[in-house]
Amino acid sequence: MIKIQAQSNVPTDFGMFTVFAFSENENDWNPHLVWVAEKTDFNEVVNVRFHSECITGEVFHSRKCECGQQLDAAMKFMSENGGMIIYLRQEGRNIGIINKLKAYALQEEGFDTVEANLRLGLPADGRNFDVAIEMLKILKVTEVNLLTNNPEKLKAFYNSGILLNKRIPLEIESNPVNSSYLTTKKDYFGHLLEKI
Ligand SMILES: Nc1nc2c(ncn2[C@@H]2O[C@H](COP(=O)(O)OP(=O)(O)OP(=O)(O)O)[C@@H](O)[C@H]2O)c(=O)[nH]1
Ligand SMILES: [Zn+2]
Repeated sequence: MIKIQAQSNVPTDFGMFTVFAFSENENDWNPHLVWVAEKTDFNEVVNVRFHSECITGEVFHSRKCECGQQLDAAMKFMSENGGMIIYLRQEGRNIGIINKLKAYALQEEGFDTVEANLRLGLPADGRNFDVAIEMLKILKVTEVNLLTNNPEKLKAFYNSGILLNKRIPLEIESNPVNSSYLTTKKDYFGHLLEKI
């Protein structure tokens, strides 16, 4: 059973957040994190972002994806409007950084983001969002607006016991490097992208 192992306030460039670390045991070095903005009112509909880890995009500013820009935009949105980011340790759509780099190497040979995973014998997307729903329940969130373009994240709320009020798009302008990656997300995964 997942539970809160620690919590603390952290001042950021986007204002003060309270951070909760969730895992089954306290020796887990990669717990899921929840970043709750100062303004958040748990009695209202809560703005929520489920964000899957991407060390290349978020820390090292890779241009292959838009994860870093989405995370920054989500932090800004939460600090202005209240809400929380559920930061899930699902690097590489849950195949891990080693496999993601192997997939990137295949992408250099011309395979797209889906084909590369499949060639490695891995699922195109190995995530599910049940753990994020569990974390919302532990935090006693009952109704959310979800910041995402991914219809699979919306599906996680069906029969979950948590109400989904609406989706809030989180679309970033493409760049020449990531435009084919975004096109694959739209065409293969059905992401709700308007700008490409
Ligand atoms: N396997 C693999 N994972 C990738 C690749 N590019 C980004 N990722 C991972 O994809 C995850 C983000 O998922 P996305 O499909 O980009 O977007 P999403 O989070 O499902 O959707 P949004 O909520 O709209 O952002 C992160 O864990 C990234 O590390 C890739 O080419 N291959
Ligand atoms: Zn990324």
